[in-house]
Amino acid sequence: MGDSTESVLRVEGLKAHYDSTDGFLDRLLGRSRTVRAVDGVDFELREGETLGIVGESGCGKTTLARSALRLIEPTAGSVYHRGEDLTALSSPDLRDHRRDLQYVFQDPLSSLNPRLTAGDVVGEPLEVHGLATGAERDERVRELLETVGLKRSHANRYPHEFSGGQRQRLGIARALAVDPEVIVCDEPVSALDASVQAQILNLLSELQAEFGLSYVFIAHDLRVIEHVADRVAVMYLGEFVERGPTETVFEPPYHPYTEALLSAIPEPDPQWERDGVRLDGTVPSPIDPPSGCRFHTRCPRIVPDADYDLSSEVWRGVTDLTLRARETDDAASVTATRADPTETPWETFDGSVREEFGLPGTLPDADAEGALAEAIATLHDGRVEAAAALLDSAFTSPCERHHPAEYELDTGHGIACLRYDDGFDEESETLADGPE
Ligand SMILES: Nc1ncnc2c1ncn2[C@@H]1O[C@H](COP(=O)(O)OP(=O)(O)OP(=O)(O)O)[C@@H](O)[C@H]1O
Repeated sequence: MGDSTESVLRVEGLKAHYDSTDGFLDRLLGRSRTVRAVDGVDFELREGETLGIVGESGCGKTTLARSALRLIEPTAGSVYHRGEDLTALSSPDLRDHRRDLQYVFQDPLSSLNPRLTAGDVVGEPLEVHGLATGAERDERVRELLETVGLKRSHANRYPHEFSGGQRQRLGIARALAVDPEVIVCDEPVSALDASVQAQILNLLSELQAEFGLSYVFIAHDLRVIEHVADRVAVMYLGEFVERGPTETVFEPPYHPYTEALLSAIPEPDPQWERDGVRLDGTVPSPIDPPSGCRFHTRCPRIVPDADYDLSSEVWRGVTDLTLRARETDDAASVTATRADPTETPWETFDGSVREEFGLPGTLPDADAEGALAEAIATLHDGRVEAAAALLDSAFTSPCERHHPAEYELDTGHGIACLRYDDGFDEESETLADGPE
């Protein structure tokens, strides 16, 4: 894939929020709910390269891609193409840029009229952009079908007559029709079988070499991204947590989220086990994202408070207990047994809390043990709110207090995690030259 470094698309401070205020009651009560799907993202796409964007479902990949092409309106930020800020252009001026910036969907035909033939699907953009009509259009469509590995005669077929892989080829032909510079491929192979996936990825790679295309390639599957991307950005809850050349981001992984994503991949070679960490739970809601580092509610390598001598693992358990106590007003639902603590002998309850959150019978730090024991005793009394307040005041991680700025580990390899920020002083909890 390409090695030129000129940028074809540059995104700065992009935000895309949705208003999900839910109906009459929310409006009556003046409650507004903002989904912060993309919350301040920068990237640059270089000529001829593939930039992979990876992250779990719901982290904002599609919203990022669509807002970067202004298929949905960004809330803030700029997107530069050929030096012009797309977010500032009126619709007619945007049209010209749209031709250069195409989008391939997971199922590109699902949004199209099923009564259109393949020829119409591929030919439509030629007409919309005034590039060809009549016999010239038909000939160009047939050429395009051949280019993507279909037959010229397929022009007369309807989308439902094609297999999943063939439909994706059609979607690619439609995007190619207008001779674009950039194609955003949004999960283009995630609905396909492994062997068909490989064929489509090979096709995209051949087309990239032949036409000098640049790709933004979105996937939740790291194996696909590892295979296709020159550079990768790892996205979590509306933000990039790590980015850089694919080989430096994945081998070895640095950010705990990248590490956890990699660990989740089943290893085909049983001789070689990834010595990884587990990623529990799902992405929290972007309506009210966690404070500080957004990953702190799940991070296996959360930074313990420097006042205590505790490992990350123990801190993870204490934080999970804190989060559970915060989100409920029923002491019985703090443990999975759902036994009423006030009806349970103290030792049994204490044991089940520690077991559930992976905590030892006695924490190795006496002060921490004192605070934890007091909180468990308060829970045992059924006073969950008071217990949550005790846990909150005793066990707040610096990761919860500080939003990590992107720190450049190496040339072009940035990571947003306090662990890697040289400027972060754990003792005083200050950042030398970044925002708190
Ligand atoms: N139109 C909308 N209105 C309100 N919220 C939305 C809308 N579209 C997406 N969201 C929310 O925005 C967040 C990001 O969604 P998005 O589809 O961009 O993520 P994604 O990483 O592409 O996920 P997936 O792979 O599942 O498509 C999610 O919490 C989603 O529920």
